[in-house]
Amino acid sequence: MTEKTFKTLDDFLGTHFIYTYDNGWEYEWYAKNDHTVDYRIHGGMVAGRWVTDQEAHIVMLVPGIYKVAWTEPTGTDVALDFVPNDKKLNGTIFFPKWVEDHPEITVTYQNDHIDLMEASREKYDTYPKLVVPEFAKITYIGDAGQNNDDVINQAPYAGMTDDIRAGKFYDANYRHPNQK
Ligand SMILES: C=Cc1ccc(O)cc1
Repeated sequence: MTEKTFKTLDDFLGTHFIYTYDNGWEYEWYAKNDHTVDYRIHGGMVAGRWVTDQEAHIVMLVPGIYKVAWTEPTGTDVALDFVPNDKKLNGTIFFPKWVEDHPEITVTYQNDHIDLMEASREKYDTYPKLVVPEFAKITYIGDAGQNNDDVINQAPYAGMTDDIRAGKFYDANYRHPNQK
């Protein structure tokens, strides 16, 4: 776990986080570059889902406080406010009704199933949306560097976040053999 202090946007880009929302949902998220994010979901309604190269809007609001927002092929919208120096964030997820009704469709490596996500968002209901606004506690901060495809490169497994926190997952160069 890096103990760096976040001041600039550059301090945030390339950073890898694990956090647990107050509702118990555990997420892993990586600021890949100034317009791209990767993530893995370890606990909660869609545990097991993972995504790479999602386009996102990433800005610094004031020194050390960052806002990230994106819309997904599923129709899910996400807004995250990171306060990494206080090891916390606030996230709001806006799920279309179909994801609440059929979460299992989204529990996969989404990049291989974009067509299914887009077909499902047309086939099933959008409304009423499920809004999930939660604070989260950051349990891990790693300096992965930007555009590191090894950070999120395999499906989540039980115990993965413990392995990462214990320093057992990545090598000294923040690399991990692809096990997809
Ligand atoms: C739906 C994706 C998503 C990714 C990270 C996060 O903190 C919340 C939602």
